[in-house]
Amino acid sequence: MAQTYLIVGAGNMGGALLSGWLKSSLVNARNLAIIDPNPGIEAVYAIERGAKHLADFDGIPRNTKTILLAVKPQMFPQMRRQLAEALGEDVLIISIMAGISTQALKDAFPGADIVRAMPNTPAAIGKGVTAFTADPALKSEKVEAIKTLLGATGKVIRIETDEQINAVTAVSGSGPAYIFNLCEALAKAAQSIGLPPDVAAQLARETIIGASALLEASDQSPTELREAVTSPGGTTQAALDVLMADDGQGQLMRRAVVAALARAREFSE
Ligand SMILES: NC(=O)c1ccc[n+]([C@@H]2O[C@H](COP(=O)([O-])OP(=O)(O)OC[C@H]3O[C@@H](n4cnc5c(N)ncnc54)[C@H](O)[C@@H]3O)[C@@H](O)[C@H]2O)c1
Ligand code: PRO
Repeated sequence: MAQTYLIVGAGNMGGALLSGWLKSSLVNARNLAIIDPNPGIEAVYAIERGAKHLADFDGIPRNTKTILLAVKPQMFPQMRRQLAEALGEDVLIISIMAGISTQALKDAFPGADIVRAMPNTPAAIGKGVTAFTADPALKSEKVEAIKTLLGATGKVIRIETDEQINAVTAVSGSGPAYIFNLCEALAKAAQSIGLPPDVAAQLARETIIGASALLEASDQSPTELREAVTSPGGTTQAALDVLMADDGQGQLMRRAVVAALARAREFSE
């Protein structure tokens, strides 16, 4: 009998992962159970195609072997005990909750295989990057199965330590928001030098899309691509002198990731 996959919290990220699993046929909707009082659109689609929508942990099928924890980290303390009691033996817990440490997961689910993973929202279109950490003693077949599940939404990177997952969260987990904010900032700056709002928004958006596509398609490094835009003594150089100054974008980005890392650590306390 095929195992049941359980998703606890099927909002933006849980939904993106479940959509990747269904699209890549790794999981059949009929082998999926979802616990979420207000499921997102991807989960609703799965439920319409046969996934079980459970009202509570008591309904968890006995053959549930893989559990994706994708609720907000603040919810975890209030549900961990009840969930642990409802699960069988030999389960795999994949948590994508920001800041909830591997140790906290081990304490909550003794005996389970624990994977802590950090995806990002481009997962929704198969362009995500997910870093994960797992017990070094985990058998290679299990690790491969985990990589396949996480790889349904994009690239996968295994990292060594739990603390590095907090750093990953600050870089690629939250990172899409930094890029969207860059798009907002460029559009605002464009308006401030006289462009109409709709033109400003379009130019900023297409510039980010085009530059990202070029980065993906090209063999060149970001540094080489930047240099290709920059004529010595030209307009780009004038702008980069501001952005690359000691108190420029590098410094700002460092402060941003340090703040995100600190917040992730607070969830672990
Ligand atoms: N959004 C991101 O970019 C991102 C990236 C990586 C990791 N994460 C992590 O993913 C998790 C979910 O984030 P999200 O952005 O998808 O949030 P979300 O709000 O979109 O999804 C959370 C879901 O949990 C559901 N929920 C609330 N109470 C519940 C309960 N008692 N039982 C089951 N489900 C319940 C909500 O209805 C909602 O659908 C968080 O822990 C976050 O740290 C998010
Ligand atoms: N979104 C989650 C947060 O903001 C975790 C990474 C991206 O906390």
